[in-house]
Amino acid sequence: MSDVCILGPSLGTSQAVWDPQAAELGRHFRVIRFDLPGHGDSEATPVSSMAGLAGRVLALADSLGAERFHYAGISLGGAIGAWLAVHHPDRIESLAMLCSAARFGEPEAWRERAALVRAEGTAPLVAAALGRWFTAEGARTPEARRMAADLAAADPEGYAACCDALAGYDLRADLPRITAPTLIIAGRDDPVTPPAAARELADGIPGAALTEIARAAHLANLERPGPVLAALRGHLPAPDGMTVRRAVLGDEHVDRAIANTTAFTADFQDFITRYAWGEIWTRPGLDRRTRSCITLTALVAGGHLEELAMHVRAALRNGLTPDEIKEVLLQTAVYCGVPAANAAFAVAQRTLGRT
Ligand SMILES: O=C(O)CC1=CCC(=O)O1
Repeated sequence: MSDVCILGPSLGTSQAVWDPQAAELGRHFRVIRFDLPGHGDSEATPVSSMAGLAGRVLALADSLGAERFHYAGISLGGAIGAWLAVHHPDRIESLAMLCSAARFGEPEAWRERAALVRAEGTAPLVAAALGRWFTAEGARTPEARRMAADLAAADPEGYAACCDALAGYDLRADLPRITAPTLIIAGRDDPVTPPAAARELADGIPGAALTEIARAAHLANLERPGPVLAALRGHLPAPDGMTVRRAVLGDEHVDRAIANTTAFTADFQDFITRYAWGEIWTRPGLDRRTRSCITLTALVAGGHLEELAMHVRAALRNGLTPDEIKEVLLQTAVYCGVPAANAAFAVAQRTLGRT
């Protein structure tokens, strides 16, 4: 089973804040997102301490059977992760804190915000929040409109309780206790948790890495999805070749290949696992469906019919339908020649007939 990676949102947003990264991370991890109490789809039961918010994450991990998990969180979501890394180091495999801090300004400001929201709801916060969350350019995007809608829809008591949790949060003295491999990401134009707050985290957490994202405010992962995803990918463990080989070719095939390995072929088996599967099939730049289309075409071009049968099965596993495989082979008839495609159709037909 894949490693679990839990993604925590920021105050006033919902789990949709992770939309730009979740699917890509989901290719290698079992990605689980959650909503803060009273936000998004979550029940409105208010939780007013960081320990309480962190307890919900642990309960979620328990429900998934995840003894240990990777955790990445934005702002308040990041603070929940840091709190867990301090108080439950045995549960946190790795930690990423995006646009977050060891302390979020003066507690009094959070108590005032909580009181305002309890009296008038979250609507009065929306305009100012967009100015903190996005650069002027970013505030005009559909993502900004989506986040504004999430904030306006948040339950006032749930939101206010999160403000109380922020008022009581100060992890500065505890940062050296964090042992999980940690990545800190800062938006260079973030007025809420500016790069200085990120440096305080990175200086305090042993071995932490720090990445600053240019042209991004507080919701840096929405404004600059690519650089944030790249930073997260560099931080999270890459899947090893054997894991990908098994995912694409299936356990039965790989177990047979391993069982048939001899002293003569062992180095070659090791080479393809590390090189083809560990170096190329794991690359993020193309999805596995596309890689299957390319591989089928290359095998037809080279006349590698035995390998083609294996990759027809792999293509199905990677999500291609028989009709799509047919389309790939039709296209090879144009570029590789009709006789090559003819032989490939015969192999594919036999293979598909057996699956
Ligand atoms: O509310 C804001 O604008 C920024 C913020 C602080 C903590 C959090 O999660 O978001």
